[in-house]
Amino acid sequence: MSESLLMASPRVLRLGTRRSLMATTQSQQVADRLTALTGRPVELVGVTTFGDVTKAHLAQLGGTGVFVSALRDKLIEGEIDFAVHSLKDLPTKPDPRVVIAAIPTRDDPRDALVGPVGLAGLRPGDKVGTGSPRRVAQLRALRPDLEYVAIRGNADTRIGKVTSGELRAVVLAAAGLGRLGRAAEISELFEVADMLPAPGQGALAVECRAGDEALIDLLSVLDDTRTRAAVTAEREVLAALEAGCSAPVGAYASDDGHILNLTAAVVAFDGTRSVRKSTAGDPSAAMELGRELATAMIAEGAGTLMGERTH
Ligand SMILES: NCc1[nH]cc(CCC(=O)O)c1CC(=O)O
Repeated sequence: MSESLLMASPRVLRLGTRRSLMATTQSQQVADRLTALTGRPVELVGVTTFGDVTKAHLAQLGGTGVFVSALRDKLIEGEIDFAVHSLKDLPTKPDPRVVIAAIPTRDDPRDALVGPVGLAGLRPGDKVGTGSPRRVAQLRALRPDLEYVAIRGNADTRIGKVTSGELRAVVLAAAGLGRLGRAAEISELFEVADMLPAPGQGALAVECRAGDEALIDLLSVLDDTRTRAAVTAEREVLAALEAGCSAPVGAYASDDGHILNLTAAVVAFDGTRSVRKSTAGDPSAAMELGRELATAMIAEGAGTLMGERTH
């Protein structure tokens, strides 16, 4: 091989991203970290997804997978080399064409209230915006006297409804607010004991083509073993419950390097009843822990609570 080939600078990796501020921010963070750790240059490639252009409510679209499929299509077409997704937006059903090469260390998994006061400071009848049945159900359990309003749109749009006075407060993921530089507007962080986050909330998934071994190997430097174990358990609960992203299912796991603790809940839409269970075990058995917990929840009526299920 000639000297010039050996010396040639490595090809710039193309990181496909949705065009939203949150997506480009988290993609840029991953790009910068990969370059810092490996020396490989990375360029962001903006991709418009159906979920970004449609005005329909997400729950009517059959899930947040709409954000994911356009990026996967670009991967398969070879237009991009890898993509960064919010893990909680990834369908639990694996896509054999791609692999999750890395799950970086998770940001704050908690849900957050944005408004003038914390939850206890809100007045009966105050309007609180959230698009998530999981959040509404758990909020109703904490404050049945508030009015919950379905909203969608990016964080800017949602927070704008508080600023304009249309809503008194909105509930969003703390991680997203942090990535947008808006953490200062949080008036309350919900402890996971009071409000179980969505499975995978606060974590990212770095995805590339299955079989792209050199890139899978390169991206693995971004992986955090404990985060991967925790979110694997959380997502397995969701998968085993056969629930989608719009189901009122919360799950949170933490792995201290020795023990994985997992709690999950299915909450009735009106917040009055729930099936909530916890388990703990070896982090290497994350998937089994999640599956067993889901089975135990189904035995206690989780399927009925979710609606039509009769397992
Ligand atoms: N479904 C939209 C979405 N996907 C990921 C996040 C936040 C960041 C994260 O959870 O990683 C959000 C916004 C929100 O729930 O407030």
